[in-house]
Amino acid sequence: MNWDINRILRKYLIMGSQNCERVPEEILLEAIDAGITAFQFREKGIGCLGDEEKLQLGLRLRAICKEHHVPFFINDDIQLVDQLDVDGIHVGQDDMPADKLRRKYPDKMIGLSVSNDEEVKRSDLKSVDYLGAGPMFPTSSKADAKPVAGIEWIKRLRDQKIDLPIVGIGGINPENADAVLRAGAQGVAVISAITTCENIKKVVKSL
Ligand SMILES: Cc1ncc(COP(=O)(O)OP(=O)(O)O)c(N)n1
Ligand SMILES: Cc1ncsc1CCOP(=O)(O)O
Ligand SMILES: [Mg+2]
Repeated sequence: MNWDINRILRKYLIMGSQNCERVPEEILLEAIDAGITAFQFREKGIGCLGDEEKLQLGLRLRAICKEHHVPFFINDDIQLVDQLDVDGIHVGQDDMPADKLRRKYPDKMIGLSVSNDEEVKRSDLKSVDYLGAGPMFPTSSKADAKPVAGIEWIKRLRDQKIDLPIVGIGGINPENADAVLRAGAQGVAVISAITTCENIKKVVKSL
């Protein structure tokens, strides 16, 4: 499948069972129905599932994405790339290096997190398809999040003539998403704005 990376970054839902107070499959289906453009399976942190249950949930979420033609990314867990037949992989600075990942998976979309100049300098940007830039705002969904970089970080990446597609992440909600897009991002990636809201349709529409 040939995905349009600029388009799929527009409304990017990230989720694992630890983010959900109800059945994750239901939340994903509602979010797809409301118009999310990509999904990342991120089963990580306090309360996350063990290996076998993670695989089983991943398979169910993957099947939903396939049925609805929504691209499916795996976060960190390279060993699940083949088992879940993912469309893409998102890695951070402490995960498998992007150049190694690109050699191993020439046909997968690859996203890389960057939070500051130093990380950009040491990253092999030509091996990746997009950047996850953040945290844009304070977040309670990631215990080891880097210091808030703010929307200035996206402007800074654009000023450095980095022309990779960028998705902003961290504390994004319907009230502040527009500022992230106006700073130069192609889209917004969210966890809690969708997984903890009362009306997924309303939130996704207004992102
Ligand atoms: C789209 C997107 N951007 C950034 C991240 C964060 O990745 P990372 O820094 O590796 O942190 P973890 O998510 O692994 O805790 C992301 N997952 N997705
Ligand atoms: C995974 C991740 N990486 C940087 S911030 C973050 C968490 C984003 O979650 P939320 O949208 O709930 O702030
Ligand atoms: Mg990671």
